[in-house]
Amino acid sequence: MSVFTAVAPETLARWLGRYAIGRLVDLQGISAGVQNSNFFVTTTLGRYVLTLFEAIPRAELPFYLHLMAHLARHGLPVPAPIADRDNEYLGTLNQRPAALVMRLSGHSEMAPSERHCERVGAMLAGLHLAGLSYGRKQDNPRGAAWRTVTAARVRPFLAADEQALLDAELAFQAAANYAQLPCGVIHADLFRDNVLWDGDYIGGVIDFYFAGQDALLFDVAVTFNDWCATPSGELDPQRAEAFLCAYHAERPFTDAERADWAAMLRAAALRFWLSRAEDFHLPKAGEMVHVKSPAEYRDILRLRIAATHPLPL
Ligand SMILES: Nc1ncnc2c1ncn2[C@@H]1O[C@H](COP(=O)(O)OP(=O)(O)O)[C@@H](O)[C@H]1O
Ligand SMILES: N[C@@H](CCOP(=O)(O)O)C(=O)O
Repeated sequence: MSVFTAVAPETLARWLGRYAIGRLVDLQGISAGVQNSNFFVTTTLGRYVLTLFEAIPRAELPFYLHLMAHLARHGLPVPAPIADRDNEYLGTLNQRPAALVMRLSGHSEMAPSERHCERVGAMLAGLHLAGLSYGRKQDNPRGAAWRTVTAARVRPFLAADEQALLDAELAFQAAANYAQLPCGVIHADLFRDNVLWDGDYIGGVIDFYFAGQDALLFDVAVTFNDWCATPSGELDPQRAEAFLCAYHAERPFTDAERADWAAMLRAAALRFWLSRAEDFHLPKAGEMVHVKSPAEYRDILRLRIAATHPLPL
């Protein structure tokens, strides 16, 4: 359940007076997502999504909202944020930072085909190319520093074999040198539930609240580990090839990226093992969070250590 902070229709109806999007018709809490409180808002003029930010510091929010506006301006199916009558994207509702964005059409596809993976690969490359001209900079909030801190927090809750896996992987990642990789703005969480399909087309790419500056290859690895895996975490060779070739056709991989691919798949798997383990073992007080399985990403890490699928030449 992702409504941590309730919003009464009368309160929202008054708050919407700050905008030029008509009067409130309907308000529905959204029972998906793990971070923020989200609502579908229908007004006399359109359909929107209201987000109350529960944990992200206010000062970091303009980066995400302006990024969404930038990508939408570049023709990508990203929800454009709505400016209020003072021309601001970010407001305050019920003591929380709050923003409205356009509601996009479509539904998540949780059993993707080769064709879906091909489109997602091309879309991710499009996001990376459009992001190169985005002027604001903010680090990936789940980068190397976060990994070290989070690993120390969750380690005591792990079984002995998991601790050994974690220690070995942290040492492996600490020794890796990713300095030669092309960097830019990455989505960093482009999982199946963050892409909305409108028939065969991507109608929406949502949830930019883990975005930041990092190696583009990290984003490729995060997306690949989710979209190209079977339910047991192994790679599906057809979907893997379709995804990577479609990305490569838009933004060709460099030799440095080819050299670091296997290590980056492991870094991406480690990131989600850690965040899920933290949500599982150290849930934040008062939150009614839908916790995703840490074991799934622990196993994906083990599988990526054992085998991978090469980047196209
Ligand atoms: N702009 C949007 N258009 C349509 N649906 C959206 C939009 N933003 C969010 N949603 C819906 O809300 C759900 C939760 O959003 P998400 O951003 O994943 O939440 P959280 O930030 O809490 O992780 C999504 O799975 C999707 O169904
Ligand atoms: N995609 C992450 C969790 C982030 O949740 P989201 O609902 O904000 O996408 C995972 O699978 O662990």
